[in-house]
Amino acid sequence: MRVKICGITQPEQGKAIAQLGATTLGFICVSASPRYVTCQQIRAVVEQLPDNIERIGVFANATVEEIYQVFADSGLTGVQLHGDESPEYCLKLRQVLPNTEIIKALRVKNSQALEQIDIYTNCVDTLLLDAYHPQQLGGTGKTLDWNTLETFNPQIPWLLAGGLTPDNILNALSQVIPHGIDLSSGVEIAPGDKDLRKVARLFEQLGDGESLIRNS
Ligand SMILES: O=C(O)c1ccccc1N[C@@H]1O[C@H](COP(=O)(O)O)[C@@H](O)[C@H]1O
Repeated sequence: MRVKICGITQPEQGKAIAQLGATTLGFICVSASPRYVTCQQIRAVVEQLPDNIERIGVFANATVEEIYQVFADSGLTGVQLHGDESPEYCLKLRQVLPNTEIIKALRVKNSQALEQIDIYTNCVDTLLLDAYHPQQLGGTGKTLDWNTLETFNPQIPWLLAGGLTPDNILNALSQVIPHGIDLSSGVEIAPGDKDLRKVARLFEQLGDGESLIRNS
């Protein structure tokens, strides 16, 4: 199973989290976030990582040009769009950044929001479901109602996000079958400061729950 740990700000923490078993690290490129990192900070983390670790930049309502500039300067391998980006915008970004994974995050307010998801399946590589929050775009620690996702089965791979922690991950994965998971505040001491003990416990839990994780 793909395991993305998001909101990395420190090189030693990025390296340690990759060693603990993360397949993917995420970097918040949204300036209003307390987890925001510059291209220089992303590069400092990336330099510590083995090549097989995926490196995703998280953006929200940025211009294609802004994303291109960060991408060129930082060693990212993919982009996560966490704002209100349209399918047309995603297609334009795909033209500008070919051979780059594009993940569209959808902040799910209710079950009707899931119906909107089909319009993205031809425009991006991966979907990510996060919880809706009226004031914040992400990193909120709020969980989705996993019950409503039991039959969620889009045509492209998808990641479950939103308030996941080492304590609730097996419960979530007993109800939902994503291709991967994404955690941020659930493995932190404070925004942007990851708790390596919590990350280690997450991987212990995932190891213990292997038989539960049907899609690994
Ligand atoms: O983490 C942030 O500060 C952030 C800011 C703007 C957009 C997205 C952000 N984080 C993303 O939120 C989800 C869920 O986070 P959590 O586990 O509930 O804390 C995750 O995909 C982050 O990439």
